[in-house]
Amino acid sequence: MRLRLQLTRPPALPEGASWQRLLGYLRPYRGWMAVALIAMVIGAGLGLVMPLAIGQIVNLITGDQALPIAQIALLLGLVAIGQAVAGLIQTYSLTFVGERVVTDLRLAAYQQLQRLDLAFFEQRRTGEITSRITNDVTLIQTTVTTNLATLLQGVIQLVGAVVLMIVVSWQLSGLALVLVPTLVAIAIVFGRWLRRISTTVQDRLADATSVLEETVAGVRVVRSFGREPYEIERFRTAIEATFAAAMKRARVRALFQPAMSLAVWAVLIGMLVIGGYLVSAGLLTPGDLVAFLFYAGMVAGSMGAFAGLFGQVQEALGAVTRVFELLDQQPAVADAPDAIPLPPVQGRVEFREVSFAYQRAENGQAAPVVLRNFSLAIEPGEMVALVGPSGAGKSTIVSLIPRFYDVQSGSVLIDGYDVRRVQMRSLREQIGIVPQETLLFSGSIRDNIRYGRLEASDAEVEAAARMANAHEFICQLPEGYDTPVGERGVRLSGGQRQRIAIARAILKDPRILILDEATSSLDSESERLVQEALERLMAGRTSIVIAHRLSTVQRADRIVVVVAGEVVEAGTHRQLLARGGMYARLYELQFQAPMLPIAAD
Ligand SMILES: Nc1ncnc2c1ncn2[C@@H]1O[C@H](COP(=O)(O)OP(=O)(O)OP(=O)(O)O)[C@@H](O)[C@H]1O
Repeated sequence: MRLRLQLTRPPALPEGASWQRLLGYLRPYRGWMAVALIAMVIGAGLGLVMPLAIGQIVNLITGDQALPIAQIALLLGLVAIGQAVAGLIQTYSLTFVGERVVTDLRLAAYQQLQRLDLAFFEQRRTGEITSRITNDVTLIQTTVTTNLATLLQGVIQLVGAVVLMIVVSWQLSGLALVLVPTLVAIAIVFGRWLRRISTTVQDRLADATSVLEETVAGVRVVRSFGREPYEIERFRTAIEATFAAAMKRARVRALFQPAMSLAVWAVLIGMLVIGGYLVSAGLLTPGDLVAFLFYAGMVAGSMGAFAGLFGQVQEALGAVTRVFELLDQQPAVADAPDAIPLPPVQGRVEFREVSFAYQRAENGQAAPVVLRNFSLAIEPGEMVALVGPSGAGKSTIVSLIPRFYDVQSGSVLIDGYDVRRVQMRSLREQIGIVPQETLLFSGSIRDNIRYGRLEASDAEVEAAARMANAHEFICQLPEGYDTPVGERGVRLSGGQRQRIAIARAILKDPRILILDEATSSLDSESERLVQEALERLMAGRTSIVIAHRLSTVQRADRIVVVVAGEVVEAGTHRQLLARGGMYARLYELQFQAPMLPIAAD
């Protein structure tokens, strides 16, 4: 939790800068803002007339000096209608501006996410990233609309009410202007205290939520270890802590409300007593006293609203900072200004003296080196199998080809072009990746295969599915190619998902293929279908396979044995066995029975 708080509340940007940038988002809608502001000023001004009119009615009843009733009624009616119309215009135009700003900010943040490099995502929790685009942006919306409106209306009301109070009765005003701010000050102190406790409640709830999220996402792990009671205990501890914090808040609240209402009554009684005296002395009409009390209420109301606003604006400031921090994040891997498009390649892949280490999340410093002076050249059309113990760096090696990360020294070359010198889009278009676990997006099977090439026709999608040995099982699904998959759709088996991934890659038709073989064995029929599909996919392309199966290494043109980020041996299956080195040992340990994974994960 502490770590997360640190990540979500980075050192604040200079406040002025954030607000100014936020105003930049309002600029396109300044016409609407002007309409809202005018409506707001009119509404608040009309609100100030109300107590005067009510005072006149009281005077009418008590027989004191008053306007004729018809005039009062007309005045009240006009004020009410005016307020209603102003309120309508204000609400509509402010909501429009608020929703527009939120939409623009969310889109900008999402576009930014698509620009950022993989390391950014690895260093943050999914919930934290989505929360910036959802919750934080909503907080900003409240500020630019509701809070801004409350503030402006409050200022108009406060100033207007104070002026009118003095006009109505300067003697009472003197008293009220001492008592009312005292009351508000007490409320502010209590409010701060409450807010601090509320933050604790939120933090405790966030702890409980993270237990919940983890165990929902990892439900299989929980079940397989039989850790349900353990997890329930973990959740109980967190949720009981939330309860304790909430009860503390309840106690403060329970104290706050009666205390405040006592204080309000005391002030009111005080003003009534003195006001009553002034009325009986003939210095004030009863209607003026009533109007005065209304104005005093308005002053207290707007001061109280400011106090509430302060907390909300603080909160929104945090949100603004977090959203702009996301928008300002520079991708560590980006196109060089003079990057050229990579022309269609033959498919020669070369690692030249590559050294690489992942960046650490906390401080941006480099973690231990994963690859040291790693050199390897793969010829066009060659199939290379990477083998080696777990953690040797195989996945890292292949992730440097599409430039998911940048090397610290040395270079990765495709047909002699350094990957850092070409446009990433043109590079990645020519590389196909079939991962161990394929993610299917929500949509139909057809959409999912078409992810490989968005403009492919239905016939091309189907042809790719046939080559990937997927056509048959797709036809057996309830709606064939239109069957929904992904989170809410049908569940596909591991082998079926792999074949969808292969179909995607076939459709993409890249020169260079990266395959991360699944470690879990499929049943032999499924295995045969996947192998056959892979062979069709690999034919004529440069393929780099993180190999876990004997059949793959036997078929490879070259096996490269990687240990601790270095090539220790390379050759064909026969050559390496004959050498009796590292590969022969690995083979003996893990490879004797066909279809066993070579590197345990
Ligand atoms: N995204 C990452 N961030 C930080 N360190 C990483 C990351 N991915 C891998 N590593 C570290 O880099 C080293 C090499 O990992 P890599 O995944 O490349 O090995 P591998 O040979 O593919 O292993 P396996 O066969 O188990 O998948 C490991 O020490 C691992 O902890």
